[in-house]
Amino acid sequence: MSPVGADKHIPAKLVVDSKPVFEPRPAMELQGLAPRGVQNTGPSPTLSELFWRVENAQDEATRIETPRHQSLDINDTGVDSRYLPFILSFNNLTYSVKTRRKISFPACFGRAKSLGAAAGPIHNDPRVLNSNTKVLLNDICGYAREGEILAVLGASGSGKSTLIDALASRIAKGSLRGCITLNGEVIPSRLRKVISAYVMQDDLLFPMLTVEETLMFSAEFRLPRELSKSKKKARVQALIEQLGLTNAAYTVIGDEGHRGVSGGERRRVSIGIDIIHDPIVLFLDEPTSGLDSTSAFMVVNVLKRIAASGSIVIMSIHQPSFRIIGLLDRLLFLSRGQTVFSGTPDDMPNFFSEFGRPIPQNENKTEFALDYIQELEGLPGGTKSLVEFHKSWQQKMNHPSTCGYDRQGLTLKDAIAASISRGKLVSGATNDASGTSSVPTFANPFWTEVAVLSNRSMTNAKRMPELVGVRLGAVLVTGIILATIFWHVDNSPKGIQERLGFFAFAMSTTFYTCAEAMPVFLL
Ligand SMILES: Nc1ncnc2c1ncn2[C@@H]1O[C@H](COP(=O)(O)OP(=O)(O)OP(=O)(O)O)[C@@H](O)[C@H]1O
Repeated sequence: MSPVGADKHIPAKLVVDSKPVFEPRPAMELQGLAPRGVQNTGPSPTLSELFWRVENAQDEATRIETPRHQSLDINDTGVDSRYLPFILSFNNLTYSVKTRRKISFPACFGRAKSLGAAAGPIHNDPRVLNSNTKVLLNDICGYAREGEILAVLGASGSGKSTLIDALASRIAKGSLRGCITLNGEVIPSRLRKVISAYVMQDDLLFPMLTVEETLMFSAEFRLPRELSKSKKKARVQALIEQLGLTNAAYTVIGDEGHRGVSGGERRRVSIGIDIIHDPIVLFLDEPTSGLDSTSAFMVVNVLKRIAASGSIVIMSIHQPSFRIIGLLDRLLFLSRGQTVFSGTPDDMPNFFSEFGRPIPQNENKTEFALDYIQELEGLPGGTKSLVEFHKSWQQKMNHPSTCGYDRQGLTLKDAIAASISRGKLVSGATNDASGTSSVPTFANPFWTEVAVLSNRSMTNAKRMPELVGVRLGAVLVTGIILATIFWHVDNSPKGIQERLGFFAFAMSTTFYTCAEAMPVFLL
């Protein structure tokens, strides 16, 4: 097993059909994001490389030692020195849900009919198969490569989040049809969860923790406890630099009542806590929503950097700016759960002009496409013609799929193990003495997790004494009220009944108080 950051052997040309699967990473001009002492002239350093450098500076002796977290025993696979870039492919993804049948009464028939007529476009909606089945994703195909960003675009309600959830194994088992493969092999949803991370749309962070503390708690929670504290700290520092948060590292997150980091920085912290273990695949649901264009650009810039460190990044996005489009490698446009375009941003002008609707010069390509798709959705035929055209265009262009993927004799296990040897997937890997397949879902035992979560919650609470005071006051007042009701309970049968009532009352009050605090505790 090679040390983290060891030279990667990148094949000169790895070809999928007629297109190279992986091109050497271009040097990225990310001003202010490069770690100190790292020159920006060469290819962008990976997160593992950054980690390795920080680690080396601290402890030269550990340089050639293979860290424990880097060994993954998947049926005793040997780590291959060949480098195989990951390619995540999804084919014919179809997802439907049962909708509730509407109860209508004879007396309301007339009104129901008129409502149906007024609804108009609903009859256009190809998603509604019958009265109780709605197809949210319909035959979606595509792929995303390591080192690239795949952006899913579409109008509100087109199915972007549903697609991201489906790819990230976040929807009910059994209801999704089609296949999702990594390097041509079907990945079980459990393994997919282990090797990936999902960043939600909302920033659920503790307001009184600093950026560094937030990432450190995430490291304590997600990285194996065998990893020393100094290594976790080194990892957090490397991540802070990679996220471009060096200047905000010791600033609190903040909320409505406390000034803290900016919205863009907060979003990058949210991304950071989910990528602390350096996942192979990163899913993000609208990471730029609610941000101004500069902050949005910074966020996508960071994502580009994460992709360049050897990850696949798949995200949904609303109307990317001109500058952001320049960072996106592949686009997938959805309309009512169907694909209307998939390809590179450069493919778009050809695609739309061949369809008979050329994109005017100097117009934002994605804005044009989204407006045009919306226009079609309002017409009686909907986007059917565009969907059909896209299918024939894909065939004509002979766009690559994983069918022609040259795996160079490497299995997915080999590829994952090799990736871990380069420092990826810190939390998922352990040695299994039995030598059987072992990719644990959780990095730490339950009680370690509870201890970390409690520590985080208490650190936050200590810095909000007024909130703790109010909560304590509320509990005291409730206690006093209870005490006055059940004061001087005697030993008669009536008193015993009253004691039982007291316990039921006290237990339910405690339960509801805890249940209310639980989501905040776990976020
Ligand atoms: N469980 C469900 N039952 C019925 N319809 C659903 C269900 N989940 C999602 N939908 C519908 O599926 C469609 C796609 O939802 P989704 O959240 O994926 O859209 P989106 O493109 O991400 O939208 P937005 O950009 O507004 O977040 C919407 O019309 C939504 O109402």
